[in-house]
Amino acid sequence: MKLVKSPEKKDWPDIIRRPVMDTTALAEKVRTILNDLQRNGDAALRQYTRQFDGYEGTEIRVTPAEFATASGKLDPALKTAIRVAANNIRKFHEAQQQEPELIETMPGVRCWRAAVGIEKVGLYIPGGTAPLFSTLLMLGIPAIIAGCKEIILCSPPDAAGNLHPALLFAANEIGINKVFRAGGVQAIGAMAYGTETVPAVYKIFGPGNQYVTCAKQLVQQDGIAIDMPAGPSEVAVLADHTANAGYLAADLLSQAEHGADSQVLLVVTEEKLAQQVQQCLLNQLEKLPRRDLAEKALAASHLVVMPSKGLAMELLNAYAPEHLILATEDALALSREVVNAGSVFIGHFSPESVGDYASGTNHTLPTNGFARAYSGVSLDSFVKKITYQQLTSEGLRQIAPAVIAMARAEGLDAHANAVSIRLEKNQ
Ligand SMILES: NC(=O)c1ccc[n+]([C@@H]2O[C@H](COP(=O)([O-])OP(=O)(O)OC[C@H]3O[C@@H](n4cnc5c(N)ncnc54)[C@H](O)[C@@H]3O)[C@@H](O)[C@H]2O)c1
Ligand SMILES: N[C@H](CO)Cc1c[nH]c[nH+]1
Ligand SMILES: [Zn+2]
Repeated sequence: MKLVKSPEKKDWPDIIRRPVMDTTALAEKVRTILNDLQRNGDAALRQYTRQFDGYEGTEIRVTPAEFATASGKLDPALKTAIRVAANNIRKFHEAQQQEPELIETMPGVRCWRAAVGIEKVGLYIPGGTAPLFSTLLMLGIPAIIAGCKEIILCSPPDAAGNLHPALLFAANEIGINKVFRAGGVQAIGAMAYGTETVPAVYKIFGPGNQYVTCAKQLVQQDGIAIDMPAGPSEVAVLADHTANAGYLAADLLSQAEHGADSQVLLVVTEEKLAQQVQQCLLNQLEKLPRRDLAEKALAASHLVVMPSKGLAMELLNAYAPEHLILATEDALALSREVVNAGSVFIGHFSPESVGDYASGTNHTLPTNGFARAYSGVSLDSFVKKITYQQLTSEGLRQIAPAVIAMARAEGLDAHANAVSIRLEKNQ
């Protein structure tokens, strides 16, 4: 990590910049694959799955037999863990349900708003370098609670065409059976435009690498909704003299190991702590199977020594991290100063990994600074809020002067007539 001491504000943009690919070249490549998918459907899907995932077979949809054998391939402890996580995620998202509230804005003018599940949704579950079956719980459970009628799921297969048994087990546990062997841009294209095998959906969810994120952004131009740009993982940590250097290093590595394009940021108020964390990083890295990826991510990351917590919070809000850990003695109070972050982890016993898997909050979160304006996935992401109104004849009589006056002033007489014609009949 690059150590920076008391940076001036003019140097902050360098600290908070994410390591992104050349977006013009990326978008061109992604658009070519999407166009091919749109034109050639399953044939293109099979060709790119062969090219990028090494699967030579032709079977796109996962079969009932594959679901049936998945459970037997898993350690019982992992099945219990998946059920614990699913329960917590279900509880947290069920609590987001709201009963429609009826408001009488004027006597006889009743308005309300109700949530209706999006009919067709597509979930992308990353699987390039790690089979993220936890993401399936994070997306599938709120989709089911929301009442989405058609829920389909894509994830890249291994070279033998297999999806991880934990992914199939988790899908089966929560009741999703339309699962397709498709990854990357080709999966997003298949769900956006539909193929002979993969049905088209109205909204696509899920994190992924830069190809996936770019594809999601491009299909939006064709009218397909997306949850948000949830790209390479990131975590920012603020630590003071009460923090434990070993815990901090572990937290940083937990996100750095996602991929070479992940990024972490540590902001400390004590220089001594910065040195201790660097030593802990070296020690812990040695034992990590994904050391190479983590080292690359750390090389593009910063460790900043700040003279005050106030300035540290200003820098962190400017960074707008996907995850923010507050490892300070006054963490709860500081959390109230957070204005830009996807999800916040408060105190020394709230590692970011608990949110990734099992605390109940959603781990599909905005990256790359999008937390300035976007929220993470929630139950709301899977519903549309439809507004309703019902007027009595008395209600219409009450509201008529306002509507007629405004319509005439806008020069829209037909609008005014739609009200006045009813008043005439009622008199
Ligand atoms: N923000 C979030 O909420 C969140 C949550 C979980 C994971 N993530 C991120 O998701 C990402 C998962 O990435 P991944 O790569 O492991 O899996 P992935 O499933 O996102 O991507 C794998 C696919 O990428 C495509 N691909 C790979 N190289 C390509 C190339 N050169 N050209 C075109 N396509 C190519 C292939 O089609 C492959 O199937 C990580 O960056 C992780 O940090 C983010
Ligand atoms: N940290 C990722 C979100 O950025 C989610 C995840 C899944 N598995 C492990 N972590
Ligand atoms: Zn993670």
